[in-house]
Amino acid sequence: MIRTVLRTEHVTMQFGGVIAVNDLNIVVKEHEIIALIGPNGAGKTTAFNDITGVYTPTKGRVIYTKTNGQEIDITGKKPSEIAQLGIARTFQNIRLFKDLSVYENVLIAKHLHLKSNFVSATFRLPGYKKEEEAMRADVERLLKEVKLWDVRNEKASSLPYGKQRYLEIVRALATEPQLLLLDEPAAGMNPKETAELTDFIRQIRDRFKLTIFMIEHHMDLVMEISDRIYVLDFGTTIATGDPAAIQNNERVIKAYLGEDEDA
Ligand SMILES: Nc1ncnc2c1ncn2[C@@H]1O[C@H](COP(=O)(O)OP(=O)(O)OP(=O)(O)O)[C@@H](O)[C@H]1O
Repeated sequence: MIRTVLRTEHVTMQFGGVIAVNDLNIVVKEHEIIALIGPNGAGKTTAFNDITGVYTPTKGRVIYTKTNGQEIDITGKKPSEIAQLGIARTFQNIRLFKDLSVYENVLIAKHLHLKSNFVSATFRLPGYKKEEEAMRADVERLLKEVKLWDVRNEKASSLPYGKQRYLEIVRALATEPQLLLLDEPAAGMNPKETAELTDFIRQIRDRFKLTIFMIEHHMDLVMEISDRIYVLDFGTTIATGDPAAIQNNERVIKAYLGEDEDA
């Protein structure tokens, strides 16, 4: 049986009078690519924040299964603890160190993840050097695999927009996650960049044996790549299914048409 990597059980998030997420029950299995879609304000980012510890859900639980099969209730754990367990995420807005190089951006992500201690870093204590060399070798390998090695010395801010978005994903990969959460990875991309990103997501899923859960508005990408899709509208799950089922679902069509009419 295919292992469940993440599940939410009745996750609900209320902000004052607004129920941003209402009784969310999502199952993400090993090696799947799952998409969470829905009109603006449907509750997608709030759901991600509930899963990654930014928020503690008002109700419900988030259960994660480690690679060794151990289930852990991660509800309300700190974001850093959740990252340590093997869940990495990217954000809607790019969060790179703009003035640092591509290489440094990835190395820092790795450093932070491994919690390298600043004292030993400063004084170059025994043990530190080896650790540092191993980290640098890992970063080199990773940058070569994702074809960013040639631009390793460029400032992050000098990269074309699409490449900056890749770099965000690569920073997440540097933490060697089992589960990767992508919050609108194609935001602001043109159709060509979006098509390239579609291939890239598939490649990294296979190459790094990842499970991927993403929020995305670009329907071409979602429909081409997803094994399953969850659709939220006003916090409530209005449909679940494979891309063909979702495309033909009347409630989904109505939710999106409603958005167009309002726009
Ligand atoms: N910190 C907060 N405090 C109060 N209300 C919030 C907060 N975060 C989100 N909300 C509300 O919860 C609802 C869901 O917002 P959320 O950002 O999760 O939607 P979304 O589906 O990610 O939208 P988008 O596609 O525009 O990013 C909205 O009504 C929003 O105003």
